[in-house]
Amino acid sequence: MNLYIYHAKQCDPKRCTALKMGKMGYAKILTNPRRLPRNAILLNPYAEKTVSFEDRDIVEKNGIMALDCSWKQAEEVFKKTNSKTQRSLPFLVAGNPVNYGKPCKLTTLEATIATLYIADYKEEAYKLLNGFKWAHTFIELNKKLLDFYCGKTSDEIIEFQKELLKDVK
Ligand SMILES: C[S@@+](CC[C@H](N)C(=O)[O-])C[C@H]1O[C@@H](n2cnc3c(N)ncnc32)[C@H](O)[C@@H]1O
Repeated sequence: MNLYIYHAKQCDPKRCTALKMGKMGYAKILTNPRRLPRNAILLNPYAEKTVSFEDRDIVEKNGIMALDCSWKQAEEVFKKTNSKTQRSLPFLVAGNPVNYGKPCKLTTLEATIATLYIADYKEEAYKLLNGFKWAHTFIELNKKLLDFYCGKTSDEIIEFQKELLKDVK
């Protein structure tokens, strides 16, 4: 599976999950914005369409790309992206020590794990847990949701999310 991460160098390198994914050989770290793979699925928290099982073939053929930047600058950074296929992740909560329990604010590692799981590449998703002490917490916290999303279409996931969040203001 091809995993790419554009690294915007806006983070604390000691805590950055992307750099560690690169070091562990899980993902290719890219720093030149002109050389990004345009056909990979770009994980964009602001994209309208969510990741779903329908993305399974694209994930296998073209891979997944995350954009590792600071959350403070993320909205601006994503406005400049022009990848063909951009996807947000459905409602999930972070299991990482920095944003533990916060909805949707996932690390690059968590976002990649979730995408693989939802597209039913569970074995590949579990392999990424190795080397990250806290990462199993992400799957444990979200297991029911991840199992529900896996196999659903993007429209089905959006409908479910609307129901889930309708009483939240
Ligand atoms: C903003 S960076 C923060 C990275 C963090 N410093 C780390 O060490 O992992 C996280 C990236 O993961 C992906 N991501 C995180 N949450 C997401 C979501 N809810 N939907 C889609 N992509 C998401 C995006 O590519 C996002 O830019």
